[in-house]
Order: sequence, then C-alpha cells, then structure tokens
Amino acid sequence: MKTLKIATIPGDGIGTEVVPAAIEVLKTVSEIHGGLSFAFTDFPYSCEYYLEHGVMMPDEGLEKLKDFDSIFLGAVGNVKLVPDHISLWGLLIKIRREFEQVINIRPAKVIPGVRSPLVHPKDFDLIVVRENSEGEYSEVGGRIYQGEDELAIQNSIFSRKGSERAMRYAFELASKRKKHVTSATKSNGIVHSMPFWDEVFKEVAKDYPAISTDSQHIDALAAFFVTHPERFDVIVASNLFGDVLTDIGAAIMGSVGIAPAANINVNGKYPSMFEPVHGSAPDIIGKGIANPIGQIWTAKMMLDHFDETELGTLLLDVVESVSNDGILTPDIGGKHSTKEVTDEIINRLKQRA
Ligand SMILES: NC(=O)C1=CN([C@@H]2O[C@H](COP(=O)(O)OP(=O)(O)OC[C@H]3O[C@@H](n4cnc5c(N)ncnc54)[C@H](O)[C@@H]3O)[C@@H](O)[C@H]2O)C=CC1
Ligand SMILES: CC(=O)C(=O)O
Ligand SMILES: [K+]
Ligand SMILES: [Mn+2]
Repeated sequence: MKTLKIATIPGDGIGTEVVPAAIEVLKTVSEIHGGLSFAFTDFPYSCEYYLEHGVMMPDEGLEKLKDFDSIFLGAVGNVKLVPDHISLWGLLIKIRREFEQVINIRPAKVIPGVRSPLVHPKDFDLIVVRENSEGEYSEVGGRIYQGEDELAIQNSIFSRKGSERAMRYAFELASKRKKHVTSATKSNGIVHSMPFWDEVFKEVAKDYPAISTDSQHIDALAAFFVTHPERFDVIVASNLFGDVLTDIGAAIMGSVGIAPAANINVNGKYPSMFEPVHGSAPDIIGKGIANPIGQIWTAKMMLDHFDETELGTLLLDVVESVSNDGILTPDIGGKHSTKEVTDEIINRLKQRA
C-alpha cells in the first residue's frame, strides 16, 4: 500500500467548503485504486487562527508542513478580519516562497456542459506557467511621508535564475503538448524588467529548436485569451501577469470556481502545494453553492504529480461527465449545491471502479 501524507489547509471562506468535498473525492479515488491511500492531517491556519494567535501560521508551522508529501489548500483571505496583504503573505505566499514552489501551473480548457461567456466558444486547451517566487510580488519598497506628499514605492524582482526556470519549465511542458510557447511581456511600457525578460526568453528558446515561440504584450494577450484562446498552448508569464491571465483563463472556461492550480517545488526539497485559482469567495460563503470543481480538478493535478495519471485522468473524465449532464453549481449556470455535485462525482467514480 502506497500512503501519501497530505497536509490539508482549508483556510478561509469557501476553502472550508470545497476542501472537505475534494477530500471525500480523494478518499473514493483511493478506494477505487486499492493500493493507494491518503493520510490527511488538517491544519487550521486561517484569518480566524490569526485573530486567536496573532499569526496566520505559527513559526513551527513550516517545520511541520515540510514533512508532508504535499499540501492541499483551499483559499486564504477574509478582509473583515485581517487585511489581505497580511493574511496572504503570512500563509499562502509564505508557503510558496519558503518551500521554493517557484512554478505555478494553471491549465484552462473547455469543460463540456459549462456555459462559456464567449460568443463563439472554440475548443481551447492551454496552460499558463506562472513564475511564482518573485516578479511584481515582492516585499521590496516602502512608504514615506503623509498627506499630499505621501508616496509608495514597490519594486519588482526579476532574476535570470527565476525567469529562466519558469521559461524552461514552459518549454519542457510544451514539448509534451502542441509545441508552442508564448511569452507574456510588456517591454513597451516597463523598461527594465520586461526587456530583460524578453532577452532571457530568446536565449532559452535557442535550446528548444523544436518548439515554436511568440512574445506578446500582456494587454493584447489578455484580449486574445477572450477572442482566440484556441491559438495558445503554453504561456509563460511573470507572477502578476500570470495571476491576472489565469483568472481570465478561468473566466472563459465559465467560472473561476472550476480552475485548478499547482504550486510546484522543482528541486524536491519541499512539498508542492495544490490549491485552486479562486479565493475565499466572501459573497457566497455558507450558502452551500461553492463550485467544488476547481478544488477537485486541483486534486487531479496532485494525483498527476504523484504519477497517478490514470487516476487523474479518470477523475477529470468523471467531473466532465457530471458537468456535461447539467449537474452544475449556480456560477456555471446550474442550480445544484456543492454537496450534490460532489456526491454525483463520487457516485460516478464508484460506478467506474
Ligand atoms: N489563492 C488564494 O488563496 C486567493 C485568495 N484570494 C483572497 O480571497 C478573497 C476574495 O477575493 P476575490 O478577489 O473576491 O476573488 P474570489 O476568487 O474569491 O472571488 C471572485 C468571484 O468568483 C466567485 N467564486 C470564486 N470561487 C468560486 C467557487 N468555487 N464557486 C463559485 N463561485 C466562486 C466568487 O463568489 C466571486 O464572485 C480575498 O481575501 C482575496 O485576497 C483571492 C485569490 C486567490
Ligand atoms: C493571490 C492570488 O490571487 C493568486 O495566487 O492567484
Ligand atoms: K486558492
Ligand atoms: Mn489570483
């Protein structure tokens, strides 16, 4: 029996609704497999934890999490309790950085049965490789003065190592797909980091002659995600550009509630972390209508990560069969609850066993 030790952090808001749903699905997956089991350990780190303890996660938190095979997280953020920059930097971004989860992969493709906001939805299947450790998300900068002289400086960090690492990851991924990499740039407006990003991209591309490339400014690229998503294969983007692009990717699929993500530790020193693209969705907390698909598809990415690709494929197949039959939460045009969608996925998994 192979046992995977999974640290679960539901976090805030609907994280506490969709993580338990996905855990039930993973338990079913394990029953079907027979030789694979999950040992889940739950961690209460969240904004409520902060109110009680003054920190999002205790100092020894990372030490504990380090020994797990992976981390399965819901969402972080409750501005009613804690400002977002404190809660996210104290938990989500802290784990990403301390555990060197330098790559964030976020696929987007057509899911059958889900209404798309696109007038003529085409069959797209793309994946964004988001640089996950530096870029525009940095702590370098500061604020000075008060009143009308008040100012804030926010620096971006673009290292050759970090940029190149994300790009190579994208090329490797593209070599197993449609063999095209698009680089998201903005070198017409951002005069230091983005020309540097473009140079590194050109250099890295030379090592992958079988992969075609293009480079597009993020504004146009964002528009093309809406008008021609089928043109893309793998897109490599800086931290902020990747963050924004992947919400657009989620939106064209039909909802941010169905988009999955994986924060990958590439050097094997620490666990990777699996969490959907969406946040804590304060507007729908407690209504029982959070879409569990983003979290469940994220579980599929975790299975793939552990080389259980057959199970991963089965899981996404079943999710698609459920959506195709119209068993959908309200965000994608249905009237079913989180529980009804999850139960249907579990039932169909059992039938397929
Ligand atoms: N990775 C993370 O943990 C993230 C955390 N956040 C945090 O989450 C909080 C809310 O952020 P927002 O900007 O409102 O983004 P959000 O992704 O939480 O919500 C945006 C919209 O999408 C809907 N939505 C999101 N997930 C859904 C799901 N599974 N099913 C149905 N509808 C869903 C929400 O109801 C809302 O209308 C903030 O505190 C923010 O900082 C935001 C994004 C990512
Ligand atoms: C924080 C956030 O929005 C993200 O990581 O996608
Ligand atoms: K999330
Ligand atoms: Mn985001």
